[in-house]
Amino acid sequence: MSNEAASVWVVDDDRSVRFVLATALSDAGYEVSGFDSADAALSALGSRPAPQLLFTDVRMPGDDGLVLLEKIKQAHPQLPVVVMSAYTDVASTAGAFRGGAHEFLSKPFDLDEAVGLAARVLGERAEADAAPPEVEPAGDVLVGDSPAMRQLFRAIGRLAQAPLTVLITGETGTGKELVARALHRESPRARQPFVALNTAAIPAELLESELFGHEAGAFTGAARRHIGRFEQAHGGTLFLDEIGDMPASLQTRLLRVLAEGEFFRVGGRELIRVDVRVIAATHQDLETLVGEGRFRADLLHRLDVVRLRLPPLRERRGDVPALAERFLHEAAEKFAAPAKRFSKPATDRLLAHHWPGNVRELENLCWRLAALAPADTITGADLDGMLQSGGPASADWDAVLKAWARDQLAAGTADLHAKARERFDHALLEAALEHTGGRRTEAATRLGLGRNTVTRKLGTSRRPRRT
Ligand SMILES: Nc1ncnc2c1ncn2[C@@H]1O[C@H](COP(=O)(O)OP(=O)(O)OP(=O)(O)O)[C@@H](O)[C@H]1O
Repeated sequence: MSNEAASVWVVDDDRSVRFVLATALSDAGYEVSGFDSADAALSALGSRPAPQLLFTDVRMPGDDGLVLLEKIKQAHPQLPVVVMSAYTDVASTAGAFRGGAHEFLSKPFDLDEAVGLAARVLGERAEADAAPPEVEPAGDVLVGDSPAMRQLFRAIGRLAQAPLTVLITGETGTGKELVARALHRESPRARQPFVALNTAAIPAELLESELFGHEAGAFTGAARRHIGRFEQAHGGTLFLDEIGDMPASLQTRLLRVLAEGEFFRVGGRELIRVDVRVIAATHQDLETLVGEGRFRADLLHRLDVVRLRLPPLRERRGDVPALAERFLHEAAEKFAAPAKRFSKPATDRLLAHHWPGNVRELENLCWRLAALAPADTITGADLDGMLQSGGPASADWDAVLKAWARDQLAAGTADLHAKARERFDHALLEAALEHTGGRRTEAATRLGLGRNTVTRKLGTSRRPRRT
């Protein structure tokens, strides 16, 4: 098609993948050759000019794609290699990047995405002289197969290589700390310390010395020298959680330390130099805090070199079953018992839930169920009263109600409407009484009910939780 069609090789033992990818790429104007094994591609490399781009699968009989990548990088360090795999966990992605992959394409992929990627890589060729990255092996596993999480894993794999400051945003419990740990574990700093500090959890007056340390006698109660988190993290990574809660005076100090890489301990005269990669996290909207004058704009810019957004769990509900299964397995291991499983109706309820507490809420729920659910299969009824609601979450209560109704219908429950009403009244009353500190008259007023009605309902709503 074009005068000087770039040559692209596709290595995959799966004929159909090879065929569709090769067809899409040649339709896009590239000259494509397909190979069914690493060996076949390597021997072709010995006898033909190298291509401008190579796609390879990971799992193949004989040498796998990562071995192929390694061999190619020795002989043709400049040849960009796109690694394709259905294994999109952090370890595999980072493994590919560590081996020098130019890009990671998770399978199944969209053909347009693959062709777009080829165009981008070939377009970038001239500038693509970046040094091959090196990192340490992975540890913690981040579960997730949703598009948002796959994208995040790729970003982690890529970002881990560079000592850039990263700002991780996301609601509470979405896994921000886990991501920070993954960035550290996949980085060349992996053997150095990972030090975490939750800014919100430490009283403001202690925070400075917690961060930067203090000398003996620096203030009342400072009997001995204390080495701060910055120094503890020397050579490694410092994770500053809830950065939005940092007091103004410390923001100024932190900004200076980030700019200069050196500081004094509180009450100290010795200038301390540190090499620390800072990863900050927040569940707050820092731009809003800046607008309100509660967060320094210049500090935000310094922290926000790269931003990773962790989507709330309700935006990646497809990840719920795998996460739940993982947590039930962990709990089972801990309790030395067989892992429990969710019934279909229970899974449906989990899928319908709004997850205001995100992954942490799911994790806690699974541990409670592992301990409390009576049988190996967790039923929809086992979840009664266990799924917390709150905030905008309550908008989803009708989905939960529907799932409950389906369960009950499937279980052959009679008089469903009455039972649902009873639970409905009960929930409203409980919330109102909680809200008013147990004052019935006020609770009744708030609900728009008469006091007698409330008393009556209280009588009927004291019932066992299971219907
Ligand atoms: N993708 C995931 N795979 C497996 N476990 C996860 C995942 N995301 C979160 N978790 C688990 O959920 C819990 C909460 O995660 P984490 O502490 O990282 O959240 P966070 O966003 O830092 O929360 P906070 O803002 O409240 O500090 C942890 O126990 C973590 O191990």
